[in-house]
Amino acid sequence: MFAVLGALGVALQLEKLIIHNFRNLRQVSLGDLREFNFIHGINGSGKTSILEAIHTLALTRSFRSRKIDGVISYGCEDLIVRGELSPSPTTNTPNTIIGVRRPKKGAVLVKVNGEKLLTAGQLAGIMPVQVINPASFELLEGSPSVRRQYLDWGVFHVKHSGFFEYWPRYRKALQQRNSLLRRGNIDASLLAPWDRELVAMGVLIHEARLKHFALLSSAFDLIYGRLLSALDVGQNQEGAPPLTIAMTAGWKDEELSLAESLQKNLSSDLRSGFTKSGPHRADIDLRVGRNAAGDVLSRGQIKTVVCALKLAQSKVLLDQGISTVFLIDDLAAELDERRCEMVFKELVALNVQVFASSVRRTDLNDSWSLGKTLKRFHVEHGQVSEC
Ligand SMILES: Nc1ncnc2c1ncn2[C@@H]1O[C@H](COP(=O)(O)OP(=O)(O)OP(=O)(O)O)[C@@H](O)[C@H]1O
Repeated sequence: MFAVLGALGVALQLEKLIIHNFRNLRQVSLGDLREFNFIHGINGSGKTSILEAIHTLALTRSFRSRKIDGVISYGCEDLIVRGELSPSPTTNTPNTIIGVRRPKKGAVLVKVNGEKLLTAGQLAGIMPVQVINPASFELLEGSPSVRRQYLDWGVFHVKHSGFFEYWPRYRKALQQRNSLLRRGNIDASLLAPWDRELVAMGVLIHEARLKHFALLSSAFDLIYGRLLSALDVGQNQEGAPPLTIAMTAGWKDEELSLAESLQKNLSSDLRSGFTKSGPHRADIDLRVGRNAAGDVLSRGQIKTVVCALKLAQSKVLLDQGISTVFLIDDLAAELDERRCEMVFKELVALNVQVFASSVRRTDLNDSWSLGKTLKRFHVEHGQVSEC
């Protein structure tokens, strides 16, 4: 039941957060959290760690580090994050209590309403989180895998897309096919069953992505258009070609089916020892005219595109009744005040819960919460106080 709460369209909001031994946050308890939660403090005080702890509550891991050793407070053996999620007041659903314990050695322990989850993956649907931080530039500048991950985040959270089941089967078929390819001189009949599975699952994955991408790109166009139109003419750079967004399948799908592509590329796959076509090679192509957007846009402009992409995902989910929690780390470091204000205007419209950090209190303006409930926190040497 609990694993699909988010997907049932219940607007969840994190109400309480308790953190133990998370970087410099030895023992922190935050209650009565609001729709907008602004956190400020000097460098190294522990702001990002709070956002990382919320991410860990949602997905059992930090967005900054995959290795848990460095995240657990120095000299401690484990970290614990507990959170209480309340549904929107219009529903009668009781609160959901999540607990995540990550020891230095051994397996992660996740409990939802006191019940132990068998796999950490079961947690993923409960509290969808989007992160906007300095590493978000990777969405435009990084490898295709970053954009595939971004796209699949949305596909995964959309109800009944079946995506959850297709991927493990696809991955297994791909691994088997690649290990046969690496053997070199093999009988093509050995590949046939794996090709069949790869095609069957690959087509389903591609279709689910296409469906989601159609919604995502329309939401992106609207949000990005609004962000741009709010900026002055000079910043809009009249005469510059418009930004375009397109999804590529991972093979030449306008010319060939996936089965035909695998067939056609067999000798080249055999030479390289891996499968070069399929949804595992899909990408999102963002261009300004003929140029890759990351090559021509400024840092601030890239960050604006990134914000629009993340906001668009939440808009698509919101239309399906699924709410998102936004973790925003130091937006003001890259965006000017007007752009920050416009991003927050979009967040208000999306009905999401926001945790945003900044070095100076004045970097996050009270007026940006626009009628949403707001609470402010100050962090100093890992101690958090309301202010
Ligand atoms: N495993 C750990 N145990 C204890 N302290 C740690 C650990 N890992 C990092 N720290 C420290 O925790 C502090 C909090 O880091 P955090 O990234 O949250 O700061 P921040 O307030 O976001 O800073 P900035 O404004 O520079 O981004 C830092 O002083 C860091 O050195």
